[in-house]
Amino acid sequence: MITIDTISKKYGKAEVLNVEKIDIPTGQSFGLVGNNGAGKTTLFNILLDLIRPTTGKISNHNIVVNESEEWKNFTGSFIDESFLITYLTPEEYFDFIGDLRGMNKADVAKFLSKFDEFFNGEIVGKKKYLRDLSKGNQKKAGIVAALMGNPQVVILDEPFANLDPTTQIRLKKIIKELTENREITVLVSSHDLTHVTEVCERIVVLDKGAVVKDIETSEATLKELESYFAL
Ligand SMILES: Nc1ncnc2c1ncn2[C@@H]1O[C@H](COP(=O)(O)OP(=O)(O)OP(=O)(O)O)[C@@H](O)[C@H]1O
Repeated sequence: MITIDTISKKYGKAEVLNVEKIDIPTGQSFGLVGNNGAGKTTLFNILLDLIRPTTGKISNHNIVVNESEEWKNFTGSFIDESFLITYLTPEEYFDFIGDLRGMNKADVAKFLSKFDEFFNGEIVGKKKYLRDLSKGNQKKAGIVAALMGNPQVVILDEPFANLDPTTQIRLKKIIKELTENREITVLVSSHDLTHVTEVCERIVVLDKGAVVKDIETSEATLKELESYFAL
């Protein structure tokens, strides 16, 4: 369970986030949508203790994220390319993250083999540094690294952005497989309403930092969101 409790974030006088309460049960696939600047990345950054909230606290499996690092052992995330070590090749990076996650090189190789289709021959074995990969291919590497070591919580900020259509479809499959046994909690933000409604059982809409909708996904959700954002 992830508990977001009276979280707010101010920069100077500008309040960019103000969320009263969101409980995300273990195993839920949770989608966060909202226009540019709505506060999605800010919320994920607070959840990952990358920025401190002005008020409130977030707990991840009963661990207050800015009081202990324990949650890092079971949480995988990819927010942006700053998560990559760009002077490494993808193979070196995966070995490094794998090592942090208690995986040896053979474990890492076995794990990566499941992503051959997702990588589409563009990530491993190319003798390129991460910094020389395209934006989309960097994202693929970051997403896969976030899944290493069987995380119980996975947080992905705009994972579909910059990916080609084939890879977006493959990523949806990966996310659905992750969540099908309802043990892994997956949080995804997206501007793509079709993808997010397809992979998430719950959608929260942020507007100017506040929750304006909290929807259990149904067949009507995509239309509801489209009409909301069309206004
Ligand atoms: N370091 C900062 N200083 C001042 N304002 C900031 C800072 N970081 C973020 N903001 C502001 O906080 C607000 C929320 O930004 P955030 O990146 O969380 O939005 P978002 O919903 O992820 O947007 P997008 O869809 O464009 O990625 C924006 O108005 C942004 O300008």
